[in-house]
Amino acid sequence: MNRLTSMRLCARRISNTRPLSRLPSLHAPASPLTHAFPRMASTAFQFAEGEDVQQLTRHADALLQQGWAQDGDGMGITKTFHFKSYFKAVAFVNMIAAESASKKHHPTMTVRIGSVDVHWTTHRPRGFTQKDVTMAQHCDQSASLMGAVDPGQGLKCGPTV
Ligand SMILES: C[C@H](O)[C@H](O)[C@H]1CNC2=NC(N)=NC(=O)C2=N1
Repeated sequence: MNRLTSMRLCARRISNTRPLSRLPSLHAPASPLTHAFPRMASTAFQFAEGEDVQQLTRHADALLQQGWAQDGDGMGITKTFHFKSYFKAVAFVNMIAAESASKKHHPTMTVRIGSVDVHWTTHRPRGFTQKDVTMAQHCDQSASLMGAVDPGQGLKCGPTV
């Protein structure tokens, strides 16, 4: 086969190739899995019955901007606060405890040497409520009063390198 024939054959092969936009794989309907799980739970709050969803969504969005994160099942909200000392971490916990007692709404808290994990959810009615938002806002104010620091700046305890 001479060079010219070979080039013609090659050109014909290229022109016979379907354009990329017509390739079935690119136009196939989305996988059934995509439809089965259109949204993971983490993208939607599970508001408790009777809540003003529009107002609560606005407040929740503001909290997400402040470092709060939705919990795994969307029923609540969580944040870790960092402190330079264990004393400050415990003082922060006590400030939250006092407000919790007064408002009759209680968090789950995990205290470490220089940080506190806080989780808010409402047990009855079950779900995320304005009470959780109000208490989360109180946590932010208390943390600021206690001189909370950025995550990397908190006191840590562990093996030194
Ligand atoms: C009777 C009492 O006020 C209730 O059991 C309160 C106590 N603390 C609470 N705390 C939280 N996080 N959710 C509640 O639904 C709740 N209920």
